[in-house]
Amino acid sequence: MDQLKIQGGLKLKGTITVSGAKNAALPIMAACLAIPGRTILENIPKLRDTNSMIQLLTQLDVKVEQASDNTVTLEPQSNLISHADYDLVRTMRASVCVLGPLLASRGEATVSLPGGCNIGHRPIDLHLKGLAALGAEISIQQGYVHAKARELRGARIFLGGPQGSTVTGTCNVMSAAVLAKGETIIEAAACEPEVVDLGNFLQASGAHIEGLGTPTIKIQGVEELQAIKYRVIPDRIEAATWMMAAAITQGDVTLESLRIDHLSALFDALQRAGIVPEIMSDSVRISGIHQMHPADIVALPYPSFPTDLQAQMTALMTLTTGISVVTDRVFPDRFMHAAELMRMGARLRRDGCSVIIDGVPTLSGAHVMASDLRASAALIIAALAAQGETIIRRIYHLERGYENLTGKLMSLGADVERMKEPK
Ligand SMILES: CC(=O)N[C@H]1[C@@H](OP(=O)(O)OP(=O)(O)OC[C@H]2O[C@@H](n3ccc(=O)[nH]c3=O)[C@H](O)[C@@H]2O)O[C@H](CO)[C@@H](O)[C@@H]1O
Ligand SMILES: C=C(OP(=O)(O)O)C(=O)O
Repeated sequence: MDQLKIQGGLKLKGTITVSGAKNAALPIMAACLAIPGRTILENIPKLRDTNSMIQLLTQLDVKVEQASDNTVTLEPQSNLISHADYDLVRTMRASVCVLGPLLASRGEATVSLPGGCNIGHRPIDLHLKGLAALGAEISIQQGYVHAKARELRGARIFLGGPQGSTVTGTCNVMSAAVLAKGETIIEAAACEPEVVDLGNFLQASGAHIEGLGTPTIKIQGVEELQAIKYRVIPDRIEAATWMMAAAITQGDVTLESLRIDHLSALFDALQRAGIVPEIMSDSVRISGIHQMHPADIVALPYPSFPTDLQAQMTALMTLTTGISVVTDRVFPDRFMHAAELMRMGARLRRDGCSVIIDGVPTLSGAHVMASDLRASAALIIAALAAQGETIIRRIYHLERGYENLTGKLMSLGADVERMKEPK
């Protein structure tokens, strides 16, 4: 296993091109299971998760070609295999997104219950409820979901759960409903840009979908989808992580190729913390930060502040002058980063689904452990600003979601070295 050594205290400076969105790329790649012919996807980030999805689709008899320029071509070879094995599915949450497309195209699916980041309770009851409403017979045996349907029929489906809607659940139900007979209405649908991107992709492939980006999605089923060329949206979470790294180091960083309209809640949060981004049509510059203010932030479903930025925001707030409260209402237990930040001198106290942060003037380098993707990103942000050296272990988590992380850090002038963990 590899670890990162970061010497903190340098101001990040330079320009970064934001990569394609992991959480849009993965369900779009999965949807290709139900699209005959060669689909060409552009802007697919080179990540551990997209690589796992390629392996999973290959196992499901999809021919995959990967070009060096982030283009991936996907072409199902037959409709005979519908078994998604534990060994691959356990490595990431989005592998559950093969369930809907498999069911729609092959009439059956056997998919291991998914893994993903260790960020709290992550059931898939809403996915299964939605697919059952479309006519699938579903059972869970020995850790696998078995789903079968001779024909999927449109239905009215309410996808709201105790914490709001479900992102991958909406993807699964939408990917199946586009090929169901008749009309499907998904209520309490997730509005995240990644769900909209999947919907836009399906629509460009011949699906009939209305209401994307709203809680009510209306779908008229079609007989077949057609292979197309499609470009995945930029990763708003990666973009925001770099903005926070720039701010905490009082650096001067410009981010290019991003969607400003996906980042409103982040800009609002940054402004409340005294960070005023210079916003252009498809780029953002963070510079001239001298003092950050405490702020109270609540992670909620889109368009509110995203849970996937909660850990990074917590890291940022550790160096303000006062008390901040960061709350996560999507994953109320997503606070594995708190104890590690405390090793670096942060003053934090967990209180239910919140963490109370008493800002300190400096953080100090320490040995810390990455526990999940965004918690690891939070540790990087803290390490960049800390005095002295930080060693972050288990960085494979970061490779799930940040393309060329070490290269991008170095290009901004960070003092970072990747090395083997000692035995
Ligand atoms: C691959 C991918 O896109 N991952 C994202 C996706 O995860 P994922 O799709 O797993 O997250 P969900 O939107 O499904 O989960 C939101 C909330 O609903 C609950 N829930 C979910 C499904 C279900 O069947 N029953 C249920 O109760 C969950 O426990 C959680 O509290 O959205 C999350 C919330 O924006 C992000 O943090 C993840 O990065
Ligand atoms: C939690 C995340 O990913 P996953 O849902 O794949 O675990 C994430 O991208 O922050």
